[in-house]
Amino acid sequence: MTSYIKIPSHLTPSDPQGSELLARERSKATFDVNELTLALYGSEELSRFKKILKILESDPILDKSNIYYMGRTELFKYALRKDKRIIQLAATHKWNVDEFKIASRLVDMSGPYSIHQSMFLPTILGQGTEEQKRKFLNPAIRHEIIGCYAQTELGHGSNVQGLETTSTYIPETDEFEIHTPHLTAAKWWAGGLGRTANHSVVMARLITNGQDKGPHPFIVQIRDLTTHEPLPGITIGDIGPKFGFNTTDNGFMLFDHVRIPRFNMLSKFSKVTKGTGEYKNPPNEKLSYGTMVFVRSVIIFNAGLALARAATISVRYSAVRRQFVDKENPMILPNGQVVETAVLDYTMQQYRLFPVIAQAYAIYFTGEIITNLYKQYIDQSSRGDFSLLADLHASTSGLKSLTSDIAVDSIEDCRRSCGGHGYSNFSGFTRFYQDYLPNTTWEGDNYILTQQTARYIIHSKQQSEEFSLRSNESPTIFYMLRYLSNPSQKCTVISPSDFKNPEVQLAIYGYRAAYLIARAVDQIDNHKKSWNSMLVEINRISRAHCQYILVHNFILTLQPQTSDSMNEKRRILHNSPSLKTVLTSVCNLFALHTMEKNLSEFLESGYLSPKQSEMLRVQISESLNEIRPNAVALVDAFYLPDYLLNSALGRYDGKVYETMIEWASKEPLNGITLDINPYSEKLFRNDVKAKI
Ligand SMILES: CC/C=C\C/C=C\C/C=C\C/C=C\C/C=C\C/C=C\CCCCC(=O)SCCNC(=O)CCNC(=O)[C@H](O)C(C)(C)COP(=O)(O)OP(=O)(O)OC[C@H]1O[C@@H](n2cnc3c(N)ncnc32)[C@H](O)[C@@H]1OP(=O)(O)O
Ligand SMILES: Cc1cc2nc3c(=O)[nH]c(=O)nc-3n(C[C@H](O)[C@H](O)[C@H](O)COP(=O)(O)OP(=O)(O)OC[C@H]3O[C@@H](n4cnc5c(N)ncnc54)[C@H](O)[C@@H]3O)c2cc1C
Repeated sequence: MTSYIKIPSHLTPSDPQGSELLARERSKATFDVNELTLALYGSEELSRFKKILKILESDPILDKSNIYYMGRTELFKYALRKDKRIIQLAATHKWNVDEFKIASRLVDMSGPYSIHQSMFLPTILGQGTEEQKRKFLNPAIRHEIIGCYAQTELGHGSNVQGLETTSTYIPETDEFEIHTPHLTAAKWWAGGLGRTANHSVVMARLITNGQDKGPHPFIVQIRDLTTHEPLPGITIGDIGPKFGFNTTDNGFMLFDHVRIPRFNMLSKFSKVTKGTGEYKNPPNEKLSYGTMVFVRSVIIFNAGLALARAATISVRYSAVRRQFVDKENPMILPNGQVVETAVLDYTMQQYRLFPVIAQAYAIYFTGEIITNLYKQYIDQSSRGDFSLLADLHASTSGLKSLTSDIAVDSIEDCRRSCGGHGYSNFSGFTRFYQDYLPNTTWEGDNYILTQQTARYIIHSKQQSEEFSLRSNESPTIFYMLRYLSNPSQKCTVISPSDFKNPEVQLAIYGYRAAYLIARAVDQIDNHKKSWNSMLVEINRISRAHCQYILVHNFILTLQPQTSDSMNEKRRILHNSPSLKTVLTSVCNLFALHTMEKNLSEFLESGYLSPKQSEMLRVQISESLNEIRPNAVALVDAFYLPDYLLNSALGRYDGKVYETMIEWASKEPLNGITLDINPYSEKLFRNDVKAKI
């Protein structure tokens, strides 16, 4: 890349150098970073990750050095090139789906093919018959056809039952007719639809024999495979500039009585019979919503990695950035020189950043557990057993909502913790934050999804017989019986360190969730409160329940398990006392800081007393002290390479200032000739001049 300004090469940052400061931080760690990295990813995934990183870093098409200076059209073209390149590399190196996902994660830019991978393929895989998979999935995997997922409409997104696009069975020709009856039925937002996709999953109301069977998925070819023009009867366009996600062509689409073969209704679960139009019910009404459950589970896992990324940038930068001299405890170099204090040493900075590290670990571990639960569900459902679905839907809905909310808030907190440089694109926060933001809205708006979780829990509580039955089976609501059976219990904490006891933490979280649930049920059942009037409480219930799950899963991850049930990752963790010690501090910080942020609910239930809440704060401060020497090592352990971070502030080597000035010198604005004479007429084009 061209440098437009020559920077004098003899200048270096004042001592101590960033690399020295980070090295000093790393030497303070009480555990082996490589061991923790292995405990997070496992040796196989880590070696695949390293192998793929090497390929991507050295590929000129996937070079990221230019992207901070690009406008939308240029960025979109770059994103298309990089999507094509990943596909070519996948073919050359014979990457499997997991390796493809690693590459996409490292290249880190949504693109025109992203929804093809994340929703089009999984929908056909999950909802198509074997014959449909042969017809659509195989060419889609080979990228001979490119698809998108068109569910949301201009007038409806959250309310899937309210979708207006129709798909009417025509027995005479054995076809469906897809139609947009109103402007509000225009498909809107589908990623990849605007300029790229030639096929789409279209969610449309199935009408057969005059009966409306509600939304179902259909495969519709939308563009000509040779000319790439929209097919007759279909109007398509890009929806225009957005808050972020501008590397993807989100599109709109209108249908004017477009015919597709009956074969194109994805029919793994429900079918329409040839000629008679008879409708065969699915084994569970909501199976056509299956892709959403899958993507929500991925969003939970991704939230952990997004938090790790934000924490990596801000913790490393805070170790390098120095402001003021802390007179009571000055930073002294080996040569005796007193220098300004690293901002990471200020307790306020620690209070802002270390909980983000803790959130990253907590959500990462729950992400793994949810991914496994999803796999278990897929395995069982392939044998016709859908019993896990209700619980999976409830937990993925609430956790998707909670974890993406946490991530969005914390990414912004981390950005702000970097001061002025956090506002520069070179921080690595701008596009990362903008592109992360829609996770709180897509795949179900976060407030709407909490209603799904709360309703599942409330129903369980209302039907107490079924509740005790379910609570034995359900991995997510077993705690409630224990606390509801004895509502006058009190928290046993008598000194701050008692808060470190995992049993105490679980009891506090369990009691608070059970209390909120019981109160809401009382309002609904005995005071006849409407659902709408209870929405704020309902949101609280889902959050309380999901916070319990996060704490529970973290504690579970750290508890000894029988060696049989342990995989390689857990074995590494459990064989290393130093890893367990540091992660226990991280777990405590997560549980206690989250408690403090929601303190009023814990106090209100009467379980925790104001005196105990004072002790809680003392213990949080203690946990921050425990984490301080390990802060950099804990973010390093996530092994997020510079190629992914693309951040001047979060570089592994700490060369923050050298990178800032080098990247600034490449700003194209520095290279153009400007006429700054305010009276210059060159400013105006001739046609504009004529109007003046
Ligand atoms: C070969 C394969 C290969 C490769 C893949 C390679 C790479 C891919 C790799 C990774 C990528 C993966 C993921 C990517 C990560 C990020 C995502 C990137 C991009 C995403 C782009 C965004 C796309 C979209 O946004 S698509 C549109 C999404 N829209 C929504 O989410 C709408 C939200 N609304 C709803 O879901 C529903 O309307 C509702 C749930 C809110 C209400 O539904 P409804 O009114 O129908 O029902 P209710 O009356 O409320 O409930 C009735 C009962 O049904 C139960 N229920 C509801 N939903 C479900 C469900 N989904 N599952 C199961 N059960 C459900 C509900 O609980 C009620 O039950 P009850 O017992 O009767 O009480
Ligand atoms: C970047 C991006 C990419 C997307 N990609 C796709 C895609 O590929 N395919 C696709 O089909 N869709 C896609 N979407 C659409 C997305 O799934 C929807 O925007 C999302 O589901 C929210 O629906 P909505 O826009 O209708 O919000 P609305 O439901 O209109 O929400 C507006 C507000 O009303 C509130 N609200 C609504 N109903 C209730 C209620 N019952 N109770 C309480 N509050 C309520 C919500 O909380 C929210 O605050 C994408 C969206 C974005 C931003």
